[in-house]
Amino acid sequence: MAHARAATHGRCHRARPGARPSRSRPLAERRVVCGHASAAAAPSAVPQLPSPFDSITAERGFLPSPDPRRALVLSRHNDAAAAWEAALAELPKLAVAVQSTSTDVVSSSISNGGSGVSKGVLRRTLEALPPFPLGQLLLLDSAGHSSAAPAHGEQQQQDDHGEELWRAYLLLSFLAHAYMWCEPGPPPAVLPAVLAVPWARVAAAVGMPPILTYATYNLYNWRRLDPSAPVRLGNIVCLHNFLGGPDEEWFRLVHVDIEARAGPAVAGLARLQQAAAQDDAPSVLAGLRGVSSALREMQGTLSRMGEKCDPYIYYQRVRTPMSGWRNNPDLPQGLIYEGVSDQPVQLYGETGAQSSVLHAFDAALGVQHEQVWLRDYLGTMVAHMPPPHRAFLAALAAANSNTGTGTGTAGSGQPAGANVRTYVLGAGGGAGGELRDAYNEAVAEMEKFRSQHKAFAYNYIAKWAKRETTGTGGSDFMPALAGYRDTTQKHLLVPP
Ligand code: HEM
Repeated sequence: MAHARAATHGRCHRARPGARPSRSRPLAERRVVCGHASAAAAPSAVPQLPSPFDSITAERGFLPSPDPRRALVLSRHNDAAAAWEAALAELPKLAVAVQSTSTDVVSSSISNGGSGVSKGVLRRTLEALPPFPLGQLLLLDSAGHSSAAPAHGEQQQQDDHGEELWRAYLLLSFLAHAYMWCEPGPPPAVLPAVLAVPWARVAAAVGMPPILTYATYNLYNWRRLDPSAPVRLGNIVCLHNFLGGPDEEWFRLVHVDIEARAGPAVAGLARLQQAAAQDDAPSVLAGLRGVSSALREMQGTLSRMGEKCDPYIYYQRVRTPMSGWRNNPDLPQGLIYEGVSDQPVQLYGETGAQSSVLHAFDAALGVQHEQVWLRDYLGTMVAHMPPPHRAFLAALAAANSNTGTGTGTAGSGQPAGANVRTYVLGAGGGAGGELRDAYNEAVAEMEKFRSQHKAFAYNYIAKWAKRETTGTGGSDFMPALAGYRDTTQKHLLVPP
């Protein structure tokens, strides 16, 4: 029975001085205390490193804390790191330059055998970058093994290191995807070692796949104009763009705002499950109403997508750099990461399906997608989420199998949670009707969000596609999105 500590009032923290691990304590023993997630519930491959995603709070939901790092600290005194940061800052300019003149394009000699793959100023600039300063970033020991942690294990330094690694992961993800998708023509079948090797190493260090993810595209890619004001549209801008312009910027910021608005409900999910275990009907009601209210706000923000993100611009320009190399007809075999593996690797591209919010609501409301391909796709998306978010979802799912009351994960001291849907179904008379109404309202709001979202997917993608197309996340998206919506709707409880 996996369960852990819960945040009852919004903010929750990774254990800090007083509760923090001692200097000598191995990293593998560290516990993530966010929402009610325990790192112990995370997939076994997840490294136990400090991460800016360790805290899941009412103010921010799954957004990082502190605000995303804007540049590698290493770049202040390391010329190679500074060159990589400069290339990232220059991306939109390079991407425009490459398309401005056909004489800039050399249609040969790229690593996949020169099959019409262009090599303009963008690809040439990235290939000419100095070796990425992996050694300094990962702190290789004398045997060449990465400790992926500072030599002295003070908490602050470890936190800094987690942020530095995530910044490096974002930087490499943007540059690699620009290399792949921001020149005209077909993409190369091989990603050169100068990008592939550091990307694979840094991704492994943060427990993520070497591909652009929702976490780097959205969650770790914003700053506040007024640092004292909340994370909201009007007060946030992106740190980085591929091509730039309001459409790309706004598309991403809408996601960030939605994540923040989901925060109060997300941070209350552990408490909701505990209340079900304790037969605490008023708290179950409050938790369910919190989910409805967050979903209404999320719909409000989603409805603003068209204000600055035009469907045609999105289809033509914004979506391409998010693409991956799994179920993508442009790269049917996948991609070879030169210097990492001789075999092509297949990975899905960036997509909102990698946001943990709807996964968490599904888990807490007991919404199960019975169709295997739909369930499998969302399951695959979990591996593209930051490790603490995976742990959070695993803890929610584990609580669904609990029966009765008890305590959570050994040593957590927190009460166990239980399946909210089962509780509402069994509540019978008394609070039963009110609970059922509140549950149904939450399910109905989720169905509305999925319905509204499906309409966006049609208007922004399907409507323009001349041939059958997949989402940037590689799914056969129109039937998939209809399936998620319909399954949600089927979970409405019928009055006795
Ligand atoms: C113009 C706006 C949007 C478009 C065109 C769009 C497109 C898509 C597509 C095509 C998929 C299927 C997976 C794939 O990529 O292959 C998908 C899935 C998904 N997207 Fe979006 N999306 C948009 C905005 C958003 C926003 C703002 C969110 C909020 C977080 C979001 C959350 C999701 C979720 C949760 C899924 C998984 C399906 C589900 O659970 O219902 N999307 N999206």
